[in-house]
Amino acid sequence: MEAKQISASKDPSQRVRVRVPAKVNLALCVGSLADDGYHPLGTVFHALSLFDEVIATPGEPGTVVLTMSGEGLEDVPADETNLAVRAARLLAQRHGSPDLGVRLHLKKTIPVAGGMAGGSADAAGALLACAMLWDLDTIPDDLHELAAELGSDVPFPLMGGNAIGRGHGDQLVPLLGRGTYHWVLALAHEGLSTPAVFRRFDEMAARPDAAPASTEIPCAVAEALAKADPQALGKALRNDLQAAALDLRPELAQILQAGLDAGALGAMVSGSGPTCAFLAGSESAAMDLSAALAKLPQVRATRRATGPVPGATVLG
Ligand SMILES: C[C@@](CO)(OP(=O)(O)O)[C@H](O)COP(=O)(O)OP(=O)(O)OC[C@H]1O[C@@H](n2ccc(N)nc2=O)[C@H](O)[C@@H]1O
Ligand SMILES: Nc1ncnc2c1ncn2[C@@H]1O[C@H](COP(=O)(O)OP(=O)(O)O)[C@@H](O)[C@H]1O
Repeated sequence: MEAKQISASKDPSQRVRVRVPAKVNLALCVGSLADDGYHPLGTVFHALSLFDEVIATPGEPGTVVLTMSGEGLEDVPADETNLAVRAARLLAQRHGSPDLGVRLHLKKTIPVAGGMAGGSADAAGALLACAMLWDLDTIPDDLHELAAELGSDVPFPLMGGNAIGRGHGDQLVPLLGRGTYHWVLALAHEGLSTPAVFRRFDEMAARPDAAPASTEIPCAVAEALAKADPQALGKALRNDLQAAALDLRPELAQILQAGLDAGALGAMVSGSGPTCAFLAGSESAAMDLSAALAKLPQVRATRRATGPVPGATVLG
């Protein structure tokens, strides 16, 4: 696309605030490692009411200055490798001009390295916030394309709701569903690296007794969403990365079992982990479940959330 001439405002009172959701994968079906170094996926994304905020204000030309607040920041890079900074740079380069500048503030609530796509949410939020701040001529497809370049999980937080993801998880189709679901998240003391979990998945898939890897999404998840049936959804949850995450972190199995014993309709590791996600039958069941899980020594903290919620949204 031709670069547009932009004279972005330097008025620091001008600011754009974007709220971006976390995700869980209701189904995460993982194929065999492909030549591009990625695993093909068939997944059902579900956006949760656990949000990061991205606040963009005008910056000096050509600069992206990042500040952050929230928990877990010691594990988040504050330099040019931060996904939100990379997103702002990529957007300026492809759809703006090198003169554009921005100050980005991330208010982080989504657990870092927790399998809930917090960094991806920040990148998605930065794309939308900067496109608005710089008044760029971008359409949603442009942002989606840049999002997929930044990471497999970055396009979904732009869309939100429920969606089927194929390819690396970046080829999205919205999935119609009914009902609001109550979730409890059990956060771990330490994050897990996504590439490390995929590597362990490969090692386990190479064992002679391993089931063949497949990206076929079982119908049960879409059927449960169509019927707004939390019981059926709880039974249908599936995560092919779970065995690898449990192999790396055996204590997660105890957390999952404790949640089921405390009445969860379903339990799974979220994405590549280590956050454990539990489906509850109602808001009050979620409160009870959260209280029970919070007592476990393996659990750093719990969060309650509902889903599905909309994707990246400009506030006020
Ligand atoms: C597993 C999932 C499920 O939604 O989420 P998380 O648990 O990380 O949130 C995603 O596929 C994670 O997406 P994301 O965290 O954006 O990963 P990327 O930055 O694209 O990839 C990081 C690395 O993970 C591995 N990777 C990622 C995606 C994929 N389909 N196959 C892979 O093998 C590759 O080694 C890649 O270099
Ligand atoms: N804005 C960001 N927020 C969180 N992590 C980030 C960010 N930018 C880069 N990262 C890196 O991405 C890694 C994965 O973090 P995150 O997206 O929170 O988890 P996950 O990939 O498990 O869903 C972190 O360990 C961190 O090094």
